[in-house]
Amino acid sequence: MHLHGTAKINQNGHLEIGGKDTVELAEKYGTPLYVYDVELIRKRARAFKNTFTKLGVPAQVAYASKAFSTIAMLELIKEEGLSLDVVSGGELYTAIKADFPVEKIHFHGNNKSDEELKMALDYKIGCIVVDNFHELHTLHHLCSERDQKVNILLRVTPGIEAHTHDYILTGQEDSKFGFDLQNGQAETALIFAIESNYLNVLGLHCHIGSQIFETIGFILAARKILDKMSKWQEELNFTPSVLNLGGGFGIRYTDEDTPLDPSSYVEEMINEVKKETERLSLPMPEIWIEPGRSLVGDAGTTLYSIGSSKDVPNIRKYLAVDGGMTDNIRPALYDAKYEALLANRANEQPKEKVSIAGKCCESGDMLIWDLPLPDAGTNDILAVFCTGAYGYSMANNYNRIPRPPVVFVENEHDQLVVKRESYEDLLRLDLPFKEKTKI
Ligand SMILES: Cc1ncc(COP(=O)(O)O)c(C=O)c1O
Ligand SMILES: N[C@@H](CCCC[NH3+])C(=O)O
Repeated sequence: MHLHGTAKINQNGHLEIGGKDTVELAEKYGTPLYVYDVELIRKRARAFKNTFTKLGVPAQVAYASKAFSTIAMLELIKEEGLSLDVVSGGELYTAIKADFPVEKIHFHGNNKSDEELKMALDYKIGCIVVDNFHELHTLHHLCSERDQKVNILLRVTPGIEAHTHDYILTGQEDSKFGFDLQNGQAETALIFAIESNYLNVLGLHCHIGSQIFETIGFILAARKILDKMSKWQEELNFTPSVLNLGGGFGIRYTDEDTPLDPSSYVEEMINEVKKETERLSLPMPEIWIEPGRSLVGDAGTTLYSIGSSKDVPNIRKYLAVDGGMTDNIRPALYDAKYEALLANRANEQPKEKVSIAGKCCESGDMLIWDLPLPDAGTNDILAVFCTGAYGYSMANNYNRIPRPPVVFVENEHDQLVVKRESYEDLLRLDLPFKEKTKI
């Protein structure tokens, strides 16, 4: 079993994270429960930042908060000196409430509403990553009404097919995101922005997908963009100061995954950009990246209690937990794979293979198929690893199941940072049906 970060098995045979016994955490806070290893998040954040510092390249590492956005998490990211990528008014609002330095906030999204753009302008955030012509023209118009200038990046689709799940591919030509680099859209957008008195183009952005293990996709994307930059330097006399190569750095969920460490991704990207800029006689741009999963993914563990079980003789044994696709939709959505163990019997050898079912009214609500476990049963605590990214942030209330709380652990301390949703919370926005509809 691969244990991440500070996770270890203690002398009681229990899983421990951040110096805290997870069986005690499950007793204290109940299950399901998301537990985050703060030390590991810090380690990942520093690995990204330090690599840029070591290479002497001006950079911004912006945490992609869609991976996991709560006030405490953004406070931690602020403490580590990172920038922040938000992708909706809600994520921006969370950042503001976390007192995140506005100049370090970058706003993404392929369909930002006028209200969201106005909110970004009101808060004077660091930059808006413009995705399409509608947004470009709207932003110009809104800025001219207010006589306000705004920093932008243009998001381009470089025409790269990264090797990952189809639903999380974003850099290919046939994508809903960004201005196409090859067919002239990006250039048209750039000319409009350069001519606008209100849009200050800092540079270009691309994001080729998520859970990527190879650097070749990033390298090809950088090459294609730098090639265009060189053309634009010559023809438009425009030299961008920023090249944002997005996020997408993969992590290890199971043995099938073969990620690089953060510094290797960064080093290879930088080497390529340095080489290409020299070849094309371009100034070295500031490099921005937007890791989400690789900062928090393996720092999160979900604790569940096992409840019922069902034997289908000669076929399969199901064990059901008190959560499922409501707190982790990734297996249902992407066929994502996870590793897990019994937190309360972590030193016992596996005896059988069981399949872990969620509690939702869906046959597809299965968390793990054929998981090797000791003879597990009711009241055992199952710890599912690597749920830190796109777990809580994609959680939902299907079947009116309340979302679990989040606890941060570090140096033998535990701290509740998101409370468990209550039944009252579920009904908070409901209104009674008072009158019959008049026809
Ligand atoms: C524009 C953008 N930046 C950054 C990310 C973060 O990706 P990841 O969590 O894979 O690092 C995403 C999500 O894929 C994204 O869409
Ligand atoms: N939500 C996805 C990643 C999508 C990233 C957003 N562009 C996942 O869980 O893997």
